[in-house]
Amino acid sequence: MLKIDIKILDPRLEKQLPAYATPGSAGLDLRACIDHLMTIEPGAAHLIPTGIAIHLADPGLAAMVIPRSGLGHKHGIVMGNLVGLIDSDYQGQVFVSCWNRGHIPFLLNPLERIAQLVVVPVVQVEFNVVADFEQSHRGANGFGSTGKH
Ligand SMILES: O=c1ccn([C@H]2C[C@H](O)[C@@H](COP(=O)(O)OP(=O)(O)OP(=O)(O)O)O2)c(=O)[nH]1
Repeated sequence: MLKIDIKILDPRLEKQLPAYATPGSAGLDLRACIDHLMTIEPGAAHLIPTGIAIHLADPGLAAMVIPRSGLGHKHGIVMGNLVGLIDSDYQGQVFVSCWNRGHIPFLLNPLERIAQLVVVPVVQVEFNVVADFEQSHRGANGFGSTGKH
């Protein structure tokens, strides 16, 4: 198993530490490290601190901040940037852009789980500039070119 350095910046999270090591869970739950109940109005996005910092260190890794399915589906709380990308050299606090894409205000409680973080491999590539590609079956067809069925 890969070991990733993590800093707990908000002491209130010390109690939650076991949640960062749940076997079989793909995502690390990210909590809203806010001091007071806050309202996210429909259409609004707020940058929420999570109280943690990670340092992936390896350029072959990245982390993605993605919605929790229940919050996203039932309450319309997703990421304002759709997916947050954490670079391998980033060492600052992880923030979550919480966007209420729903129609009613959402009440966010301190330490509530608002998103999840997954570590993913990133293939390091070098782009080779060419005038023409070797022909492929699809060519430049896309955006529904194969029809619906
Ligand atoms: O949801 C997110 C997205 C990004 N970040 C942090 C980690 C990431 O490494 C850094 C920069 O993100 P990105 O490169 O996507 O931001 P940018 O808008 O292109 O800014 P920059 O000029 O800082 O790269 O911000 C977060 O904490 N949460």
